[in-house]
Amino acid sequence: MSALIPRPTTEIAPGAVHVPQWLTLEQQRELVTACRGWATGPVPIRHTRLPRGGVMSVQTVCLGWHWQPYQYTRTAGDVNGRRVAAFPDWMVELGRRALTAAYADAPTAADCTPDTYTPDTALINFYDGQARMGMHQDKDERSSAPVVSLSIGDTCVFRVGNTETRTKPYTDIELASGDLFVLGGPSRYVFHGVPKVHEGTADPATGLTSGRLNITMRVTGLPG
Ligand SMILES: O=C(O)CCC(=O)C(=O)O
Ligand SMILES: [Fe+2]
Repeated sequence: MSALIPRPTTEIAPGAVHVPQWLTLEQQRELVTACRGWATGPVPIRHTRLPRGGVMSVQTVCLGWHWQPYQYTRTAGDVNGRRVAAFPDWMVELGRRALTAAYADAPTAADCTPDTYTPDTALINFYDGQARMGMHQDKDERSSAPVVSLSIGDTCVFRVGNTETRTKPYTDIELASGDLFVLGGPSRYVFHGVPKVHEGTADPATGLTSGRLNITMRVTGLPG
């Protein structure tokens, strides 16, 4: 996806907003560096185990709270038992700026205003060229505050569906490096997924020479 052709902010569905090229290259580089650090520990990045015995094709490391289907805990009982890294204050600020950007031109009831949005967990997903994410709802949180998603590296196909079924109707868009996507308001619980990563489309200047990094910030709604 050429960075020379600007893509406009688009509300894909009420509360589901795509802000292309929201992160600067410098911010993407800083996030890649931070994520590399978190990937090594205290809880190393791994393929999340699924209840039926399989593993997810993406690799995930969490901040603030550790996610596994279908719960958030402070410690990673399915990895090494250690407490996950703290959710940094600067990421709360980034989340607030993201909501301001996403909802500025498309005000939608999003169950929260940008200046009070306080995400307390992030799932950092790494996709190699073969990784995918099936259609799912983000519903392990006890809060309906928006989910803020940042993408770095390879471009992917992001499928935004409906709240009723994991099948059609859905809209496929491309998420490229630096793009922001927010799922909030009436779209907070839509099924969504990543059916394809376009391998080799990343700009190595982000520091990520292959694959795709996605960071989703969420409000767990769990007590401190
Ligand atoms: O990789 C993405 O863009 C989406 C990730 C996602 O849906 C999730 O982590 O729940
Ligand atoms: Fe999700």
